[in-house]
Amino acid sequence: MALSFFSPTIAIPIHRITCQATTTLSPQRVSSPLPINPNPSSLSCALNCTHFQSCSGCTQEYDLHHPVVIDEAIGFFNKHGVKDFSFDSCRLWGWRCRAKLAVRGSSSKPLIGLYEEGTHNIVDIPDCKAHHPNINVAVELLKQGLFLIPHLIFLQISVIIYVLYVQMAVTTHDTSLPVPERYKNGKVQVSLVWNSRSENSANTGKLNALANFLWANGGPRRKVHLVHSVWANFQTSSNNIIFGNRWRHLLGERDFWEHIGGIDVSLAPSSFGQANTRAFDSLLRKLHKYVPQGASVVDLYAGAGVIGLSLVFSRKCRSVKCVEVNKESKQSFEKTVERLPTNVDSNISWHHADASIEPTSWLLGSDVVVVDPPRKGLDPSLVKELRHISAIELRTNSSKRPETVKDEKRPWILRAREAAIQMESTTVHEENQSLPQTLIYISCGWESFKEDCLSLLASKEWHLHKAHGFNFFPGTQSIEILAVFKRGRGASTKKKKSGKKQKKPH
Ligand SMILES: C[S@@+](CC[C@H](N)C(=O)[O-])C[C@H]1O[C@@H](n2cnc3c(N)ncnc32)[C@H](O)[C@@H]1O
Repeated sequence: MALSFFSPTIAIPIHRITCQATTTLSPQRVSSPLPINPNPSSLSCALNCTHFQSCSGCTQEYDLHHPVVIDEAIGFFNKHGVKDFSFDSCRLWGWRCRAKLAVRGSSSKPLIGLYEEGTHNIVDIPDCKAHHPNINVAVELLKQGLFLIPHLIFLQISVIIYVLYVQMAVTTHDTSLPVPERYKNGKVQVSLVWNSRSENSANTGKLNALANFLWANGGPRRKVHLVHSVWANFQTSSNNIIFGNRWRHLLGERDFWEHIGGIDVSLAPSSFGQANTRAFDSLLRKLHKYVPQGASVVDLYAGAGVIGLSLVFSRKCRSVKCVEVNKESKQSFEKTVERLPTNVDSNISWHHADASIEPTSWLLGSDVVVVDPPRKGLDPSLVKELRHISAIELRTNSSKRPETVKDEKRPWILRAREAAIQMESTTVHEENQSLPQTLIYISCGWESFKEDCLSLLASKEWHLHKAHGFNFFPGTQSIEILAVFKRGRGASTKKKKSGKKQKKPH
């Protein structure tokens, strides 16, 4: 690879999306997965990536618009009463707006990419087709910086290594540009994971030199402004956890804004952010339709509260409660709230808490519960409560206002209250002690979703009302599911039951 010293080429490739479509699939239209001899239509939706097979990121080379798992999903939902499952194939290339990459190799030959499956070898992926094109340009720029400032990465095991990982996140929300220009001109927030305790460590000079290089060659003074900001994360642990607890903003804009689900959203580098910004926006717009106007919503596994706050705006929710275990997301939530339109009149709160501990305390008082758990699925204690929701409802209705509200002593509830952010509505609403009638499940883990879904259906407390798939990760085995459950057994189960009853007199 050619490395120039002071004037890196920052060309921004423009990708034409030729295979973007929203399709409604029926079981009759199931097509065969992964063709051995791909036909022309498969080729038009092919990955065409030079890193395929050596890189562990993508596993499907053809038919990116049709992930293999979709066929199974259609059959699954059809069997459980959803005949109109839809699948949005979304953007097929250049979709990844957030990437965490390992940095290894040597200063003269840096490698920035993913681990080879089952090893600690890094595969360099300069031409990744999944990345937003500007992530690849920023990776190239970083390599030039590493080349210029020696000993930042290791040559041999014995040499100290400073840069461990890099997170590249793209914001595509630049209001100074016309809307069609914004995506391809996305700017990159670069977070360097630095192998030292803090910014006071001895090697800070090198960190600053690298940050200054990125800013001087990718910042606002360049013809193409590529770098949004540079951050440092300090991580000295040698386990596989990428980020340490300490973050420092070094250069550029501190706040990172994106426009998702109809609102401006702030996302700090330490907070969870969806990798596929555009697909997430499509999912949210679909999700909004399943929430009644003025509803009370609890958003569990909420991150920075993007789902809940977008509902505050689009569905004029009476109240939205967000519950999240990562305290780093709190600040982003607060900033997003500050930018909500001034006419929003809702009780809004964010709680630093573990949704698996006493989940009923979060469900109480909401019409709709939204869950968006990590890949491993819902916590067993939450599934258990959802499976017994009628019994809990009976108990709640028969008892008066619980004493615990007055005299709370449970330490985890007190901690969650202390760390909470609360914005009160100007309208006084009667206290609501109801439990949700609608459960909206967003899943990035198909296997865990099936398990949770079957468990909920088996309880007869919930039935599947609608389901949609989104191509959040083209080229992989994963899809994102938006499933809407309603309380009770549902029309299809009831029909079968009434059919049996009619036969009884014979
Ligand atoms: C898939 S992310 C979804 C975040 C958010 N809904 C969004 O779309 O930006 C899952 C989130 O759940 C959080 N989480 C994981 N386990 C949790 C738990 N037991 N209680 C609360 N939050 C949890 C993670 O920190 C992460 O932010």
